[in-house]
Amino acid sequence: MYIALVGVSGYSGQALYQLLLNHPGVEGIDLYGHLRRDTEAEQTLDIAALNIHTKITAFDPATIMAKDDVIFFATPAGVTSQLAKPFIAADFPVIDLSGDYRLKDPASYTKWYHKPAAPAADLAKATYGLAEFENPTSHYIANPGCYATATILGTAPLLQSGVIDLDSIIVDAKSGLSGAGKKATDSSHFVHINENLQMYKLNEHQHIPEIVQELQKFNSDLKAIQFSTTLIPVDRGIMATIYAKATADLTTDQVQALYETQYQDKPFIHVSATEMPDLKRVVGTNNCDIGVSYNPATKTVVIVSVIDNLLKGAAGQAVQNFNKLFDYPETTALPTTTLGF
Ligand SMILES: NC(=O)C1=CN([C@@H]2O[C@H](COP(=O)(O)OP(=O)(O)OC[C@H]3O[C@@H](n4cnc5c(N)ncnc54)[C@H](OP(=O)(O)O)[C@@H]3O)[C@@H](O)[C@H]2O)C=CC1
Ligand SMILES: CC(=O)N[C@@H](CCC(=O)OP(=O)(O)O)C(=O)O
Repeated sequence: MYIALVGVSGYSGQALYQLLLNHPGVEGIDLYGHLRRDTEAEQTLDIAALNIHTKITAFDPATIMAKDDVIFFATPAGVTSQLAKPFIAADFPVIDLSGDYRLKDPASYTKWYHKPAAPAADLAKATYGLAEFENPTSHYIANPGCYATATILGTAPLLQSGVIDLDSIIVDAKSGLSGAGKKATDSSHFVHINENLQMYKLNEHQHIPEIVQELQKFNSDLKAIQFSTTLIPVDRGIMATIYAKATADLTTDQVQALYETQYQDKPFIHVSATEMPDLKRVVGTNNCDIGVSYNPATKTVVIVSVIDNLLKGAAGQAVQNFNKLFDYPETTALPTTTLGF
């Protein structure tokens, strides 16, 4: 298959390019982007550390639809919906890493992303691509957000089994800096990030409505969650620590059994009750490792869900969705082992 990729000069675009280069079903990858000089027809992208020295050509939907079989957008929210329109109109396969088509309600998108939303009719054509739970039902895959992936995978079994008080869910999520993309800001300055922790977007994070929308598929009575995000001084990795009150007495073994049953056929999900996962177990992989525990003294279930934000949280899950959309084995070209330290 021939792939079009927009956004290869960004963090998740680079991760995606590397995965696709090793995919046995991929015959060629055409890179498209916005060129910095209008007078040039193409630019060369040189990323020495990744041994990427290749051409980026100007984004042109007609060329892409004639030459390629599917397009991946690793472009910012607000940009993607502008670029994607002709592909949606033509029902051309799209895998979109941005948040532009995840929320079904345009008013909710505008409220949380502070940008104009895509038309509701286009939003309705997108399949939310949390690969462990959804099979593609359309040609437009809205790849989930990184925090949303860790949180939904960590919470869904509790909602499905009805063992927790729906009003009691608290998620304390932490992310490495690559989650914010490559653009430097005052808050991403080394002096600010190094040896520091910084909570941000408290009660205003754009993944809150995405998480609630998707968790309502497991229990439609869920109204809200308490969700907070903290920047931590690591390159990549997300840890979501989830707390919820049990409605009746439980044991850690019972909670573990819920998760093991839910994820028994899911190759990227690993459940443990004896050891809480840390970031280094998943960085460099498409895995989501989940630690489960129950505290009878406070009747609180504690779940720890960790992913690599650039892989399971972005490019890896995008390839997982590509595999599902085009009937390759789900694990094709996706790493499952860490560097091991
Ligand atoms: N980083 C992460 O962990 C995750 C990111 N995402 C989402 O994936 C998308 C990409 O994120 P990330 O890689 O972090 O972002 P980066 O900021 O690192 O990269 C953005 C990319 O988009 C390109 N771009 C920007 N504007 C345009 C445009 N108008 N036309 C064409 N290309 C454009 C940039 O090109 P140029 O270099 O030329 O400016 C760059 O290649 C975002 O929507 C993000 O929310 C989702 C989950 C996790
Ligand atoms: C560390 C950091 O800043 N992370 C970003 C996640 C970006 C992202 O994944 O954005 P969408 O999923 O909404 O496209 C943030 O919290 O906004």
